[in-house]
Amino acid sequence: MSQSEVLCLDRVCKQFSGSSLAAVDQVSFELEAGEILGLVGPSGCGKTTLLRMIAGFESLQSGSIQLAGETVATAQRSLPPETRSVGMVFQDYALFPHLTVLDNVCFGLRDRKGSAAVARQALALVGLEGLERRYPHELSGGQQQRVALARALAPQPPLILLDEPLSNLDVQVRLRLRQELRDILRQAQATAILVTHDQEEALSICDRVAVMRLGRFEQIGQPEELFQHPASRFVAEFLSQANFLATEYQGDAWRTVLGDFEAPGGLEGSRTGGEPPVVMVRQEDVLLHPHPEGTGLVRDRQFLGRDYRYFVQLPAGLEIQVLGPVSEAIAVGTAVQVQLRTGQARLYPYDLPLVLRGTSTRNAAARA
Ligand SMILES: Nc1ncnc2c1ncn2[C@@H]1O[C@H](COP(=O)(O)OP(=O)(O)OP(=O)(O)O)[C@@H](O)[C@H]1O
Repeated sequence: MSQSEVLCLDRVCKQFSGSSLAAVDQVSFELEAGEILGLVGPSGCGKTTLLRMIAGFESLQSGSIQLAGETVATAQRSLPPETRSVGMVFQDYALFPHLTVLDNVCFGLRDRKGSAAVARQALALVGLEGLERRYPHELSGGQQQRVALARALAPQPPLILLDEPLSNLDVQVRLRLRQELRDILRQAQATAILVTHDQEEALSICDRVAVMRLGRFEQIGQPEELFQHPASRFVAEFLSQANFLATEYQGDAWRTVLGDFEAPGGLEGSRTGGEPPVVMVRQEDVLLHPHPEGTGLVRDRQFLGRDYRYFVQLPAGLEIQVLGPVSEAIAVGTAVQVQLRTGQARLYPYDLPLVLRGTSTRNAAARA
């Protein structure tokens, strides 16, 4: 563990009794001081279990956890949560209803000298000056979550664990608090792990994001890296809700309902493997052109504020989702030609970038 590392997990495993699958399976990663790691993945993939193991609420079957240079958990030995100096923020805030805001924050400081002054500082950091004497029921959801954050930050623990901290808030408060949360953690120079079911939240406020699947880390990396180079179809699908097109290898190109693609640098080695490859096309990389002879049909559309999400039926029963600007609205029932922006498709499971053959794919769907 290097000096700047706050947390180090080495092949950590957890299998609950009575379960045939590991809830957390061989997870290893390190966290540098000041880093915010996002943990995302489908329900049941092991996010909360992993967080609880780091906090000390769950035991390990194998592997080890080091926190601030000290081994806090192995299969044989585990330090109790109260000795681990980890701050926790939960989805339901978990404030004491009979204590004032100030006393809630002081609680985490456990009679430390000058605790009221430290608590006031933490409350100022989260923008709650003046509300110290209120009780939790006299605060909005967003304010209560800030109190919970102040309580976790006040003792300045080496690590803060946040389990879905914004998910109980309505969408507007959540969006505002999302950026505030990042600012507050940065200002406090906190090292944090944020569990969220909201991919956008993780990508927008975390320095690195880990995508979990069946107890394992499918990929961990910077948000841009994950989005631009998802290591698997699962990661691509989970983070960007992209379209996946079936392929047929013909001659020297991958044929799809939206056109023929080739992999720059050649296709050698990419044609083997069990699973038939699919081409990933993002919703924002498809253009729709209303045209009476278009082979696509707009079946439905969702209003998303700045964009519409179109559900476009293509020949051969395929339906794709496409994002288009509200300023160029296309009515449901319109026939459309479908065109891809060039250079944006990828082939999975090989994670190869693809280029589109020819100059236009407008009529490519007609072939199918
Ligand atoms: N105390 C427990 N006893 C037995 N199985 C458990 C226990 N806690 C969790 N599990 C199982 O472990 C797996 C991982 O659960 P976990 O709560 O960590 O997932 P999660 O990714 O946090 O899910 P969600 O997003 O729904 O909160 C699941 O299959 C779950 O049913």
